[in-house]
Amino acid sequence: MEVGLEIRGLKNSLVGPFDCVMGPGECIAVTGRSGAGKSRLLRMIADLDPHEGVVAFRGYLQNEIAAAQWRRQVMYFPAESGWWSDNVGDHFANRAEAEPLLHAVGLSEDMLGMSVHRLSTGERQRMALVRGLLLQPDVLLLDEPCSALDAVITARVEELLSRIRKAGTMIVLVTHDEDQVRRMADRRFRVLEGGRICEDMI
Ligand SMILES: Nc1ncnc2c1ncn2[C@@H]1O[C@H](COP(=O)(O)OP(=O)(O)OP(=O)(O)O)[C@@H](O)[C@H]1O
Repeated sequence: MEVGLEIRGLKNSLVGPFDCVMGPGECIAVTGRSGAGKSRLLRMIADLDPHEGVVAFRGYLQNEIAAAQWRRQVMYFPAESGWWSDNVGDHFANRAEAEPLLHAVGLSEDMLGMSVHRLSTGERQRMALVRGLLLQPDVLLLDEPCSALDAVITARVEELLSRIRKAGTMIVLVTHDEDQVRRMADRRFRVLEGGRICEDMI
């Protein structure tokens, strides 16, 4: 298998160690009870939290790549994204490029003219996903990306993610939705009590 993302002995005081090798286009799900450490795990992979262990992307170690570049290639999508301007459109360098992705997840380009605070939770969630996808990361670290979405919109988001995977993009998906694990994931890891992580059946 061609190696895309390689994770060896990744841990902090709360969670791990985690070992996983992902190939292009692969999607792994990470599940576990609330507070188990799933978000912490994604943040370590993105180099946003201190950690021990090795993470490499296409053979390049995390610490050989500038943090900003790493985070752009291996991008963390938090459950609730930050916004640095009140206007939605200010977060998009190229609005024309955004339109097809907005439509794909059931949003309208008119929303780019709105205040962030006018968007619903689910609209903000999808807007943040589109904002990140436009930067074309190679690995998506998705933290409950559909938690605020209904079944129809969830299906559209999953369809978009499947298309992106076909181009080789890898996904680490944190979710509480067992059906989504079955629809999306090639493999599943569970974060257990005490932060131990084990691979389990889908
Ligand atoms: N900066 C931090 N320093 C220390 N502990 C933290 C920090 N942030 C979160 N925690 C704790 O780490 C534990 C794991 O948090 P995390 O957000 O990773 O859980 P989670 O599995 O993603 O939960 P959920 O499913 O509810 O989102 C929690 O007990 C949380 O209180």
